[in-house]
Amino acid sequence: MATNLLELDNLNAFYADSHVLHDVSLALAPGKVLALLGRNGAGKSTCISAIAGFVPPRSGRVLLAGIDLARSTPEQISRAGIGLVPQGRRIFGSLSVRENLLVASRKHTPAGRRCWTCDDVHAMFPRLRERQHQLAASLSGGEQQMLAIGRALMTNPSVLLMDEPSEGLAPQIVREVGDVLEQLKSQIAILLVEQNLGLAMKVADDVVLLNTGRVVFAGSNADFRQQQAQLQSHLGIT
Ligand SMILES: Nc1ncnc2c1ncn2[C@@H]1O[C@H](COP(=O)(O)OP(=O)(O)OP(=O)(O)O)[C@@H](O)[C@H]1O
Repeated sequence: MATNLLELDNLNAFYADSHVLHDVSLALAPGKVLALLGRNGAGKSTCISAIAGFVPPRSGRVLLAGIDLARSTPEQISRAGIGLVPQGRRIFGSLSVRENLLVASRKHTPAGRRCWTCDDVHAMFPRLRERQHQLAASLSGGEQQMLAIGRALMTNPSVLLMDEPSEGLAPQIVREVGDVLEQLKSQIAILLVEQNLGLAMKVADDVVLLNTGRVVFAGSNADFRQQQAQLQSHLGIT
């Protein structure tokens, strides 16, 4: 069995006194996509924020290749190899497409991690090459999503956290996002939060289902499909 690249070990996270993640554990192996599912408010985005260091966990471990990052800053976590594609894209609208990529670019990356250039991102997303001198704000929603993914890749991650990449996109663009995830997964491990169950199940190798901040299912894509009828009440998605 492949060694896990990212592991959450009994993670607990709070907003002030509000206990949102309860002993969340999960494991993501290299070259795999893990879909993190659950209804609105289940704690998926909090989980992503806890891994990325924006909501520091109060207890538990966030292990990247065996090193605990639970008490590291977002900058340290990014440099360690965890890239983030945030919910709502959060691209810099007043910068050009190319500038959005360059601000994320890393000069020094440890051996063993792929170093992404603008050309590499353009090869994956040819429309970003065509629009590289346009302001990012002028891109369509789908193009902005591609830019958000490209910007995260420019940090040379070994793990990509993606928070609802299909949100607000037309079905054709959602399919394109799915194709991109299929291409990326051979090179990188992906933790995917997704409300679009069709997309999640198309690309995911494994599934973790949260309900009120607790893991209620963890298993393979096939096991999830088999138990989906019983798990439906935890999903709240189509
Ligand atoms: N900044 C915050 N301050 C206080 N409570 C928050 C904050 N952000 C989220 N919460 C609460 O934490 C819980 C988990 O929210 P979270 O956004 O992680 O869920 P989610 O599964 O990502 O939901 P969605 O699919 O709607 O994005 C919810 O009860 C939410 O109201």
